[in-house]
Amino acid sequence: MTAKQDKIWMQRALSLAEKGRGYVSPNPMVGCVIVSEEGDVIGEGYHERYGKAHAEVNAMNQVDDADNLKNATVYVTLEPCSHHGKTPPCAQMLADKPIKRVVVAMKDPSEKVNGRGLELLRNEGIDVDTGILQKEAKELNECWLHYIEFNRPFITLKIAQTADGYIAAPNGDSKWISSKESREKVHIWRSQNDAVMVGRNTALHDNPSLTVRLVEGRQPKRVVIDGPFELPRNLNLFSDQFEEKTIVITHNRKKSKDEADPMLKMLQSNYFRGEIIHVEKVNGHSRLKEGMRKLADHGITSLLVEGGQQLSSALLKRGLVDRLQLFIAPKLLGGGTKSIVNLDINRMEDIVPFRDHNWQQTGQDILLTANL
Ligand SMILES: NC(=O)C1=CN([C@@H]2O[C@H](COP(=O)(O)OP(=O)(O)OC[C@H]3O[C@@H](n4cnc5c(N)ncnc54)[C@H](OP(=O)(O)O)[C@@H]3O)[C@@H](O)[C@H]2O)C=CC1
Ligand SMILES: Nc1c(N[C@@H]2O[C@H](COP(=O)(O)O)[C@@H](O)[C@H]2O)[nH]c(=O)[nH]c1=O
Ligand SMILES: [Zn+2]
Repeated sequence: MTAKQDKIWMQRALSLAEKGRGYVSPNPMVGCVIVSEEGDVIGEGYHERYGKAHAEVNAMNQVDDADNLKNATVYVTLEPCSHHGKTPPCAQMLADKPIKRVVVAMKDPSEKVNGRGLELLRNEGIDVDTGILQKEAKELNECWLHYIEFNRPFITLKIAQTADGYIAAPNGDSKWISSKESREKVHIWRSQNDAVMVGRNTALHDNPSLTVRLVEGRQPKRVVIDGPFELPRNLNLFSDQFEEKTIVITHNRKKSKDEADPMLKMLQSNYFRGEIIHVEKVNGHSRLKEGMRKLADHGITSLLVEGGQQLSSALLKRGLVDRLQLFIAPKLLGGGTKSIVNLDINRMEDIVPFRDHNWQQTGQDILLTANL
């Protein structure tokens, strides 16, 4: 197989892996293509759902003539696993077949694998090549890699502001600042992230649904930070069909304890069917870093934050934003709620730089995408 052919098959495996986006967390997306000695695809597959078969198994199950596996090459976007998790180890499964070579895009950095899958294959006499389309493979699983390394979700902050930097009018209304096309983009992001988050004032004022409606896609979890745990239960987040997908982050220890007790909970006539995460209170507000760590413990690897001003600013100030998606609409308000405040910057030396950024147009708006 030439280097060019290796890239072609690995690209195909990456495209397959992408199909699992939104459905495999907290696992990574993985794709696999098996090519016979003659150069024909004899099996392909991807990790489709969390807890279900890994990509290698799905690809192997497609091979209808086992003879074709002799001297075959297996392309897989992530190092095959070497541990007994929800499924048996894929590295061993591959090693037990008469294949010749395994081509891997990137090593699995998680503690339980971390090179052991590659080692197992090599010890079993299989040729192993790594690093083919590694950059692309890392980009594909950017959020998961971040979650593994930092034990918190990859956080994208989305803001829709006017040309003069406002996210709401003086009366608090903000529907709509950005155009339909921009809002559709946000719904795509919702479906791709494990969870969407808003602050308590936004929940109170906008009564958001945070659902995926403008496009087809799967519904993420919804997180609201409600320090005092006093938001009314008739808000959409607590009363619509996705109530069970709502997570409240609160510093109210007593209420979170009562709610977490299944007996006490059932006794209430209209108990909350979602989840509650308790964090410490700092300067009157929920401790954000702790909240993010606990979201990771709940298997949330990617989080889309949809404001408002205080939550966005507090996250930025604490270095808890990985990517900014800023829509700027060709409109003016001249007053109201500014998108970002109080970063405690007084001098140009302390300005927050972007690692990289690009601009594009969506509908009438421009969208600034920046990595922090
Ligand atoms: N155009 C747009 O893109 C959007 C506009 N909006 C608009 O924004 C307005 C609401 O925004 P805003 O009033 O700023 O409220 P937020 O919705 O941002 O609510 C404040 C949240 O910030 C949390 N927080 C955590 N740490 C801090 C801290 N150190 N300081 C302050 N707050 C902290 C609070 O937690 P705790 O509960 O623990 O105190 C609370 O949950 C509405 O008018 C809404 O329409 C909202 C979203 C998007
Ligand atoms: N105003 C505003 C946004 N506002 C965000 O969307 C939430 C409403 O979500 P939903 O109830 O699902 O439609 C709202 O509470 C706030 O977080 N988003 C945007 O893309 N553009 C906009 O102009
Ligand atoms: Zn596996």
